[in-house]
Amino acid sequence: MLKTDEVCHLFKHACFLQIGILFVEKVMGVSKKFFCLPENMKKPFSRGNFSYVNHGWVSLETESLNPRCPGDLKEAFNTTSLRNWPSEEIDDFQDVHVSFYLRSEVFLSAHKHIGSDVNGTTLRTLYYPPVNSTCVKENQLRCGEHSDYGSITLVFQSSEGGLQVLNRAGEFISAPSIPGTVLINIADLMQRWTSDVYVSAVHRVLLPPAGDSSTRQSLVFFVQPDDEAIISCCDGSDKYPPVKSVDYILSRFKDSYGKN
Ligand SMILES: O=C(O)CCC(=O)C(=O)O
Ligand SMILES: [Fe+2]
Repeated sequence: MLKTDEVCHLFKHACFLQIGILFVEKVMGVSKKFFCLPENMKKPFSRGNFSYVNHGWVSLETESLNPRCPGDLKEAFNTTSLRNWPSEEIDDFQDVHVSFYLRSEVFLSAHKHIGSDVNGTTLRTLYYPPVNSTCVKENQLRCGEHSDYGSITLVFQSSEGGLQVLNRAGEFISAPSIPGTVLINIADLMQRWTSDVYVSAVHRVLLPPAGDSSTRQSLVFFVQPDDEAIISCCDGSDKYPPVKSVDYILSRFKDSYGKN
């Protein structure tokens, strides 16, 4: 796990990421080819068909990031294990995803087991297809209001808008895509570990305006502590009871994927 002063250093010097915009576009391009395949070709790669629980394709409306709302109007492919791939369908799918994952070197050196089956760090590519506003359910969004589960999340977005973040005044504000930048969010285990010194970012992705048939893509890198790490408040307080990283993350998956 990173120490608090190392985290501060990362936030102050955000140049630590050696990921260029062209590389982000390349991963999104390859991903889009996968998402545009017919349903029956994607199904064998579904999340749940692999030995590692979070790896694989998530179909439309399967996950409710806000468990109180209908399923999100998005598709995703989670890369958690570096071993299971739809590589025969899409040339390069495996190579570009693995090399993107491995670029986030600072995290790789800070977490002993990233990239193995005992660390849930996940690269997620998301595709938001056009929305038919006449079919949208009550309270349904492209991505329901939530905070992420692990320590830090990096978000790369395509140019279409929709992502919003809740500020300290309790208002959602837009977090537009700014070319060449990455959005860094604090996630829930980091908030617990720092006893609320760092607060996790509540966020959501809105529906496009009615009649707007644009698609949207994002690439999200969720950094998770190693599965067996016990997350307890680093100031010695008991603000949050100690929790094993894997138990916490699995309980959150149960809520968000629980309807299926
Ligand atoms: O697509 C985005 O910009 C955000 C996706 C997200 O928040 C998530 O998958 O947890
Ligand atoms: Fe999120």
